[in-house]
Amino acid sequence: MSESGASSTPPLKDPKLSAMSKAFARVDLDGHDLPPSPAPSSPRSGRQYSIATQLVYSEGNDQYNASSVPIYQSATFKQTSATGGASEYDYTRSGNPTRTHLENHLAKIMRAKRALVVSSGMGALDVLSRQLRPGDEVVTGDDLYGGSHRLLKYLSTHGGIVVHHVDTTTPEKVQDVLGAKTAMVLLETPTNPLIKIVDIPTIASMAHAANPSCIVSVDNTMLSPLLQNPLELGADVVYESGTKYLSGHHDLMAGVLAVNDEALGEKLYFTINASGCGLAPFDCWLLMRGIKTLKVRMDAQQNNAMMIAHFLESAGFKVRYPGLKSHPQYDLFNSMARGPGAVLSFETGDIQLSERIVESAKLWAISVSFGCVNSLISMPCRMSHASIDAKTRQERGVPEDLIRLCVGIEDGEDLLDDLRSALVQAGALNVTLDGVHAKNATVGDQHPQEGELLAAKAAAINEP
Ligand SMILES: Cc1ncc(COP(=O)(O)O)c(C=O)c1O
Ligand SMILES: N[C@@H](CCSC[C@H](N)C(=O)O)C(=O)O
Repeated sequence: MSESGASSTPPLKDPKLSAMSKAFARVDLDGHDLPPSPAPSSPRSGRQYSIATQLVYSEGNDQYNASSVPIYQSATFKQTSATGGASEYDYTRSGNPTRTHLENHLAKIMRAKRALVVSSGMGALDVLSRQLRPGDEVVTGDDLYGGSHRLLKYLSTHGGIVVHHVDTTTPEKVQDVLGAKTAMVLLETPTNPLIKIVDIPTIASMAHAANPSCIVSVDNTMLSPLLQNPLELGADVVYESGTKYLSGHHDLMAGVLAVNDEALGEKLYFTINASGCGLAPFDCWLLMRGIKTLKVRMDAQQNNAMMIAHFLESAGFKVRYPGLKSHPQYDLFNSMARGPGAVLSFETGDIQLSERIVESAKLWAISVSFGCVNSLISMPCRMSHASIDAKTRQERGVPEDLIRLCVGIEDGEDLLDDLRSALVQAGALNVTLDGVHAKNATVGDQHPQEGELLAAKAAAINEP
């Protein structure tokens, strides 16, 4: 895995500068054209900061030089004259200094010209979908977060929008439904909950060829800007649930939208001001605080997730995780992302067995959502994706027994022991002298040495 963000220089227009930028990847030759930010992405000497630094480095124009952005908990701002004067703010629905600070910080780390923050991830998709008109067509995936599916379904039944759900992991299937009426392509990658990978650059260029004004949007919630920057892969809009990795502690709801097209940014802002869904000052402050630890959290979560994924696979479960070489789109994933994240899913072959596993775990909280510092376990068909009806889930191949794990920052061995105990207690593992094996093994032992090692540890731990 390369150092997060180290090579993500903004696109340069001049070919000479472009060649230079390849030679000096970390030098910000064009002075970067990102928006005015509470912290520039590069110091005056020109070397571009890596994302780890950008996440925490913030400057404000606070009169007392407060290190943490103040919370402007005020609905209104006094004007300097009856006509409004030159005041930047008048009313928090329209704008608030704490929100502006956060939005500028996010624009920088999302490699965008403008970022906007709203009250939830679904709020972000709602703002985006209000750019559509009756008769417009939307092309999206057949493995999609349940809430996104629900909103799109509502738009198709109440808003006259035609929604095509296709397998976006196969660009030819996307091509089949693209046309002049395609106003929006809405991609999620990795998909939730089947962890499938979508080729953003290929689909973005196909969509723009079919309709140059088509808005290609990517839900980047699973990876966060630390691991993937869809705007640099051809997307027009990237949106995320800030409730997840960006904030990291499940203590707030937030949604983020980011764009490079200023006109589109204005349209999104208009909708946010008109509908009143901008993020409240306290939540902006809390999200700003969470963002600063994104890298340390994600590094720890990924390390733990790799260990858990290897353990489950070596025990014989069918595991879906892009950090595993067995993932069918491992190379495609690594061509777009800088790390596999910390959400994985696996099958047990039996719904009741899955229920017993979920209920037997102790460290793993039974909870929807992901991206939090503590580890979560869930059954998507019963929980996060219950808003997709059972028939549709079946048509889309979402296994009812699927278990999703959202790996936290706890001690990896503790997490592994707790999961192993839950699997044994639920009757999902056979413990033999030569190790632990899934009762309904769905794959062969792909990492025998590691599997044996873990099995030996498991046997030792489970000895009375
Ligand atoms: C991939 C994905 N996108 C969007 C959302 C919506 O975010 P929020 O819950 O913040 O509204 C969620 C989860 O809720 C999600 O998993
Ligand atoms: N009851 C909620 C379920 C939220 S799921 C949250 C998250 N996206 C996940 O995938 O776990 C609803 O109806 O939206």
